[in-house]
Amino acid sequence: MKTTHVTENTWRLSANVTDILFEGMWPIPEGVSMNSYIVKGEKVAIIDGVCNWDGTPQVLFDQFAQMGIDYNDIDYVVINHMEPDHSGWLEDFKKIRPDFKIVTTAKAQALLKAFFEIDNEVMVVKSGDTLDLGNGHVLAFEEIPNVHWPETMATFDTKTGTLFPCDAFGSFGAITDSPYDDQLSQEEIDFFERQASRYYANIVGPFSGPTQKAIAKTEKLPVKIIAPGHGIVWRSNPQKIIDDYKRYASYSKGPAKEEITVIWGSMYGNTERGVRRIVEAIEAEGVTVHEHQVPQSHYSEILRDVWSSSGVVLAMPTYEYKMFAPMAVVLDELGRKKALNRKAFRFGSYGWSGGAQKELDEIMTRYKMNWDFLEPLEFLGAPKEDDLDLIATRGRELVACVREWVRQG
Ligand SMILES: Cc1cc2nc3c(=O)[nH]c(=O)nc-3n(C[C@H](O)[C@H](O)[C@H](O)COP(=O)(O)O)c2cc1C
Repeated sequence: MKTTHVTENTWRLSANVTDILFEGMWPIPEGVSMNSYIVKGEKVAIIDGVCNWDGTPQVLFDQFAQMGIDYNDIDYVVINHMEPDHSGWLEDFKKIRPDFKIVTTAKAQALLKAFFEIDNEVMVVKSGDTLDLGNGHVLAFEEIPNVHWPETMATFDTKTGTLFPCDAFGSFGAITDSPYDDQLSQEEIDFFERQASRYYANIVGPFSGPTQKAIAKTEKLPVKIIAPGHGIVWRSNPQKIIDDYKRYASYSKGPAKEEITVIWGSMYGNTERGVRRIVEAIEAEGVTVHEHQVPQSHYSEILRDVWSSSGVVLAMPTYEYKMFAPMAVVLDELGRKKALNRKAFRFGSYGWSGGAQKELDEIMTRYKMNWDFLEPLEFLGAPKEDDLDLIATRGRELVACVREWVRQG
């Protein structure tokens, strides 16, 4: 990739990865970028970096060379976040520049030793501290704990108004050599919005409270540019990604959008017949449905859609005295990721004892999910016409609940 100019004395360097599961579990068919930034005053700082997989640090080092930067020209390595997708390159960097000086939080200092055996000189910073690079570039630091690890901070260049928030305001999606919102078409911006919404639900969602605090801190700063650790740089309209993140964070408590996600699994088609009726009924009310069959849909996509939907339909039969197992896997993930406070309805078929509903209640309790369910419907064997009519009726009731909730805000 090419090094690109962000703003006065500031450059973006990046590496894309495409053929991995992010965090070892999230598919990224459209890839993800890891962004690093160089700010040059009289002194030179590099802010954030890349992972250490598959020779990726070399991609970064090649970009130093493009800029005519020698390793020894770097005065400060600013580490906003210690997760190895941003800090992994330090292992390689240490081999070529052993004495580099680090600027980071006290918590990150401990992690540096634990992850990479790095105990270089560290300038430990906390909220309100600054570092003067010269030529007016004063970096101000703000701790934003738990966005997304406890040690995380954001860096702000007071001269250019550029915020380097690392994981906050990030997105999935590989980037090109034109990674700025002012260079992208509306279609490309929409692409990154979809990527950001899945990134948020998969990675940041459980930390929505800390994210809201970080957004509040951001809004006190005269931010002109947002330069995150993943995804595009927001140079012409940083407010767009701030507003998107505000919405995503608010979805944690709900309401989210006036949309309904239908998650279903069925072995022999009995439950599925109800799915067809409820999807039809909801769509007839003019509400967007996101339909996911389990285990075919990955929980990454299900999580994205549940995160942005105010309503959820769960349809699954009983299987060995519990619920259809792939549904339990998905619900467990939704609980772990704190997809809380939804309007919901569940139905499904059973053969003799039932048991799916009991396990659903257990999962809801375990994760304190606080989903507000309409009366569930269980039917023996194949659904009768009355069952299907009732399922459609519940679909319309769910639409009414969702609409009322969204209207009240
Ligand atoms: C492997 C297996 C295990 C099942 N275990 C139970 C059970 O423990 N209790 C029960 O009431 N029904 C059980 N059933 C019956 C199903 O719930 C029933 O066949 C239902 O109609 C399946 O719905 P579907 O057609 O949507 O897959 C089981 C079915 C299968 C195939």
